[in-house]
Amino acid sequence: MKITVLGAGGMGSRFALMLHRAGNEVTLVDGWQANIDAIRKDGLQADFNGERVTAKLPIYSPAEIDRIGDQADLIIVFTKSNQLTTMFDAVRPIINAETYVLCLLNGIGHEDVLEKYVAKDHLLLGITMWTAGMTGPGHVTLVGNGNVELQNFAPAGKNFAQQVVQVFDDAGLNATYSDNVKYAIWRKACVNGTLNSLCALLACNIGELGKTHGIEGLLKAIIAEFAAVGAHEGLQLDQAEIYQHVAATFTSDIADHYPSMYQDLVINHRKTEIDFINGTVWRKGEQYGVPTPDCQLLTQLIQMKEALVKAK
Ligand SMILES: NC(=O)C1=CN([C@@H]2O[C@H](COP(=O)(O)OP(=O)(O)OC[C@H]3O[C@@H](n4cnc5c(N)ncnc54)[C@H](OP(=O)(O)O)[C@@H]3O)[C@@H](O)[C@H]2O)C=CC1
Ligand SMILES: CC(C)(CO)C(=O)C(=O)O
Repeated sequence: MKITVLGAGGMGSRFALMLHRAGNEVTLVDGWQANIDAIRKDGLQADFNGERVTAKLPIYSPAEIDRIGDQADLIIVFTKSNQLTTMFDAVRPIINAETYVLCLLNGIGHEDVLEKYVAKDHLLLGITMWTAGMTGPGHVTLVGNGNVELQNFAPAGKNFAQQVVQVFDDAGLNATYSDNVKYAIWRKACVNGTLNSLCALLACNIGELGKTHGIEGLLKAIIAEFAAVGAHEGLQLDQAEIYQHVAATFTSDIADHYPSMYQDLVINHRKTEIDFINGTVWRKGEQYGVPTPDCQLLTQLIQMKEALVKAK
């Protein structure tokens, strides 16, 4: 399949590399000049489960978009949530009536932005539990296992969504077709609304968070807020199952992972995705008259820390 990946950060690089190794034709688009320069010079370099891997992939900045030749069958978006609009404004020329767009970003509500650029029946949504971290321009560390769940946003996209599942599966990405991607997105948001915000604030990895005193009660309280707000949007989140899903990460092969929000806030002093996770639940809770004190506090603490580190 001909695939363009928007955002050659940790996750974009993981998917690009695995899809390239499986024989797909992959092109990257990224806005970080040092990253572009490094990938053009030495290829995309990965520490891939302990093995040093290099992939020579074409990469363009959003300003160079008219240099990309044939249109892709599939565009996978892996920018940060707050970069979506800027990226899609820039890449409009490579989206035509045939192009499908798949969004696997963490966070709730990205379809509201994407619908402005892509027809509903060419939009695919999903989640991933794969992990990644950038160790420098053009260099990523990829360890552990993960999965992908995805679904077409409108019924007409189903055949293509199933083809993408097959292509991802062939690349070892462990993909499944979801019958209810909205549920999957909220379930994943519960993972990020607990692990990402807490690990970023406590400056620890997932395994270390799991060993902290009182963590079980706190996770359950946060998940209960997601469930109470989700209920106003027609979702019946299974809180016990979601708690087990989150707690299972504490002793899984992603236990050593520092969540992406930690990477943003603590390492890179970049703005986090809090507004799209706990912040969205707080905002929607106010709208529906549902109290969300934990999500509010976590959002405010992350925002305060962003200001203290002058996050950009
Ligand atoms: N990392 C993870 O383990 C996981 C992440 N996700 C989700 O995937 C999406 C993408 O996240 P992720 O791959 O972690 O994002 P990254 O921070 O690794 O990369 C995203 C973009 O940020 C910019 N960037 C990254 N690092 C720097 C830097 N040091 N200096 C300047 N610019 C930089 C680049 O674009 P630009 O220059 O245009 O800003 C890059 O394309 C997010 O929604 C995230 O929540 C989901 C599952 C796991
Ligand atoms: C891997 C995981 C689930 C950790 O919270 C994630 O989504 C992230 O790092 O953003």
